[in-house]
Amino acid sequence: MPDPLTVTLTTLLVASHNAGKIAEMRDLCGPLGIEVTSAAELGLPEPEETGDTFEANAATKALAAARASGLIALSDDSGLVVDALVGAPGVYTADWATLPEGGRDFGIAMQKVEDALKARGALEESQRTGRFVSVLCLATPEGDTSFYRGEAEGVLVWPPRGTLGFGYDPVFRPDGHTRTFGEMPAEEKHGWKPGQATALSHRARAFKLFAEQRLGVAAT
Ligand SMILES: O=P(O)(O)OP(=O)(O)OP(=O)(O)OC[C@H]1O[C@@H](n2cnc3c(O)ncnc32)[C@H](O)[C@@H]1O
Ligand SMILES: [Mg+2]
Repeated sequence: MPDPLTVTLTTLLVASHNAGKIAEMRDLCGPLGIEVTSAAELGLPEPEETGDTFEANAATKALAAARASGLIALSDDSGLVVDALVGAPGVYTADWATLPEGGRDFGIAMQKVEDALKARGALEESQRTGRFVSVLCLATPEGDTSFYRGEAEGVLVWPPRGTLGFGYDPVFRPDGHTRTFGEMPAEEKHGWKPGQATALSHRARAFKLFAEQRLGVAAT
């Protein structure tokens, strides 16, 4: 009998309006033979993210998309957690980029993080540690939810380096690497496929857990 927790998916609805995230999910789903569509592509509304945890906001987004579409949906709530800033910007990472007139500017957002670090005198690498966090939530239209969390440890660098990736990638250098996420090709930042024992990015690590715990992919 198949594991009752295992779902078979040919198409996955990614409950996101962020083109960078959706592209990464599409890359992660490709080797599993799963097609990706997204809340953005289906024109689903963007729910308000009022929670104070990644899990709460991930649940809000996945449940809204699953209920609106009648499909199983996978959301990602993510952010940058900086130790010297006592966890900020955290769940408010997207808000730090939001402009008063609407839209987002990540150049300004990265500068705000840098200004906050400088204001606390955090100039040495050892004072500039943090992590990217990604919490994925799988939700059914009936309201069932399950969560998968991935984290990538690193340091905040200045000035920003690289034009690849999205969001705060140019200021985040993962531990054990000399380049920032913004300088890494897609495959290196978030690549993962079944049988691969490790993944680098927070999203790829969370996706690995999701694939192994819910899609019946053998754990490595
Ligand atoms: O809510 P959805 O529609 O999925 O898209 P969003 O961009 O609003 O996503 P979040 O609410 O989860 O906010 C996450 C923030 O963290 C940033 N972020 C998350 N993952 C990142 C990554 O891999 N690289 C760079 N920035 C990232 C991202 O740019 C957002 O500003
Ligand atoms: Mg959001």
